[in-house]
Formats: sequence, C-alpha cells, structure tokens
Amino acid sequence: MTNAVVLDDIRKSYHDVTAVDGLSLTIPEGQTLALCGANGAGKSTTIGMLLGVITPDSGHARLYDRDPTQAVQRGLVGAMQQEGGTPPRVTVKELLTFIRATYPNPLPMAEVVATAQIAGLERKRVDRLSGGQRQRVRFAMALAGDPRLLVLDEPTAALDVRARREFWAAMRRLTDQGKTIVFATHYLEEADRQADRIVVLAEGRIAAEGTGADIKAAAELAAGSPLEDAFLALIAHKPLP
Ligand SMILES: Nc1ncnc2c1ncn2[C@@H]1O[C@H](COP(=O)(O)OP(=O)(O)OP(=O)(O)O)[C@@H](O)[C@H]1O
Repeated sequence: MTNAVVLDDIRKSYHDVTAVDGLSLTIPEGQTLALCGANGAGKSTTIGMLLGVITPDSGHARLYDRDPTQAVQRGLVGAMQQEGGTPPRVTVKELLTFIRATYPNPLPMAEVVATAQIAGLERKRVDRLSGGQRQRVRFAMALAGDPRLLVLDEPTAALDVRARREFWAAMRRLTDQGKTIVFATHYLEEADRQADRIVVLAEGRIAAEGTGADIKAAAELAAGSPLEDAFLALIAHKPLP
C-alpha cells in the first residue's frame, strides 16, 4: 500500500519551547486523519513540517516517498494553513485562475467552485470577503491542483452550520475518490464523525490514536462517553499554554 505521509521522529523547538517532540506517524493513501490537541499542542507545527514549510530540527517528513517540497511542487498536495495565504486586491476568480495555472492537472474551475461552495463569490475581491467566505476560498485554493493529499488546518473554524455541513459532504465525495485528508480540529465530534483515525497530540507527542472508541479506551472511558471527556482526561495533567 502506498503511504501518503511518513513522519519519522520529527522534532521542532523554538528557544525553550518544544513544539513537536519526536513524533512518528504513517498515513496510508486514502485515509482521513484528524489531528486533535489543546492550543499549543503542536498541530500547526506538525502540519508545517509535513508540508516542508518548517524544517524539523531532527527526523524527517516524506510525502509519497518524496521530500515534502518536491511533492508540493508536483501538485500532489493541497494545503490550507491557519491564516493568511490570500493576496489583496485580486478577485476570487483571478486568484483561482492563477493558482490553477501553476499545476499540471488542475481541477476544472466549475468543480473547484462547486466543491468549495463559492458560487457567486467569483467576482468579489478576496480582501473584502467575510471570514467564512475567505475560509471557503482558501479551501478552493487547496483543491485547485486536484491534489492526492489535502492538508487542512482547522478547515471549519469560521464556517456557519450550513457551510460546515456542506464542507463535510464535499469532503466525503473527495474521500470516495480515494483522496487522503489530514485535518487539524478543535471540534472533536467532527473528528469522531469524519475521520478514519484520530491522533491526539499533547505537548508535541502522540497522547493517543485510533478510532474514537480507541481514544475513549485509552482514557479508560466507556464507549458511549463523549469523545470530549476522553480528550480532557488524556490532556488533564497538561497546564494551559
Ligand atoms: N514561530 C514560532 N516561534 C516561537 N514559538 C512557536 C512558533 N510556532 C509555534 N510556537 C510554539 O510551539 C508550540 C506549538 O504551537 P502550534 O502552533 O504547533 O500548536 P497548535 O496545536 O497548532 O495550537 P492551536 O490549537 O492554538 O493552533 C506552542 O507553544 C507555540 O507557542
């Protein structure tokens, strides 16, 4: 089986803060993986190293058995990081046209627009969108190259209830096509419902992983308990950042 992602003992510190502390993770192609953890647990730093935008102090990340930067350049990966990434003064359509042109086999514009639910926004300036609209445009940017792997840092954070529901319906269509998806979230019910596998990070390490039921078992809770209870039990001894 092809592995989309291999993280091998990656570490990253910022001065005296250890953001990621020897994390190893293999994600087979086609899997949907949720990365959960408290503020400061190391999710975004892990995603940054996975994408090759943050260099690990030690260990290494491989995507499709390549260097992450090379995999990104080949259009194998589409990413939506937490903030920024949209230039001012261009329209949504101009931005997506430009991005699609940088990929060898981009997704047809109509499919990008439909999947990211941005119909009607194409002529708007990117810097005049609402938070939720901008988030959907950033999702469209991640989709534009028709990547095999989508890496999404808190993709539903600014979405309203309907947009969130439609986002997950679109994600299910993508997983049905065999895409691999890695997403970070604070919404544990979303992780439980949408992911094949949940990884709980605490202080830059994997505190528990598996299905929602596995996470509850790791926290020694009954299967019917809310995942949030398991999560809080697993990170209970960690101080607030
Ligand atoms: N560029 C940086 N410079 C200094 N410290 C950093 C930097 N980036 C992250 N950190 C620190 O590393 C730790 C992990 O941060 P990271 O952003 O990976 O966490 P996170 O799990 O994504 O948090 P959140 O849920 O709040 O987005 C935190 O203590 C953070 O303050």
